Amino acid sequence: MMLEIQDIKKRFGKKEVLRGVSFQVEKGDFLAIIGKNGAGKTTLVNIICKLLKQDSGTISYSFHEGQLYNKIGVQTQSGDFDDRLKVQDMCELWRKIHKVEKEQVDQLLEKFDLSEVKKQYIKTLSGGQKQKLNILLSLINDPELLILDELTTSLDAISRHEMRKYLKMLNSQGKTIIMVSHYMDEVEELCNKVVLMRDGIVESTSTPNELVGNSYSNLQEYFVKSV
Ligand SMILES: Nc1ncnc2c1ncn2[C@@H]1O[C@H](COP(=O)(O)OP(=O)(O)OP(=O)(O)O)[C@@H](O)[C@H]1O
Repeated sequence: MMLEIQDIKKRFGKKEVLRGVSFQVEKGDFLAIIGKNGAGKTTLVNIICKLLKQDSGTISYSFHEGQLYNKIGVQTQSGDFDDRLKVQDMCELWRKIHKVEKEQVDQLLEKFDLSEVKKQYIKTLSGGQKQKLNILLSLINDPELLILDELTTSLDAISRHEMRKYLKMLNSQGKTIIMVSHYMDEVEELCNKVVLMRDGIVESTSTPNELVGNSYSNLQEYFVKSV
């Protein structure tokens, strides 16, 4: 097992945003976390990657917690970058932190069509380019577990298609992926497990096929009609 999440609770002021969330992630899973705006998805993934601390509950990782930043790659929704940095500065910083070869970073820059903008300040990139930089950085340490929060949201149709292919490939090579997504076609295409969140609890953990069942023609229809 890669992760075991047990009874996670989190409140912001009076609002209990996570009210006892539990599920497991197996090695090799491509798991989607879905749910309406405000259901608690981002709060949960931020807790999983320790950007945020839960009030109670536990998360057990398959590796020692001291190795967290070597084993996990994180692309978060905020993706705040220092405005004074250029793309290449950021890559260099990350490369040094994780002690990887320059060639590896150059390959990733090529892969994500960012080679041509590497001398630009990050603040001058488009939203989609920033997203690509985000995932590039999350992959630099070749993590076992990749956590993606609405990765494809700002991407154009071609980039989104490419990104899906790429994520599929990463998963087929053995990476475990947890992805928050609002694109149900993407979830249906990529994921073997879906955690459906509603008002801070896990309503169900199942496969996309199980959710669609006999009553709906696809996951999008299921989501619109029953979530
Ligand atoms: N730092 C914070 N302080 C106060 N409230 C917060 C904070 N972060 C999140 N919340 C609240 O917690 C709830 C859940 O937010 P969260 O971002 O986890 O939802 P989400 O499911 O990821 O939503 P979306 O699909 O819109 O990204 C929301 O009501 C939000 O306003």
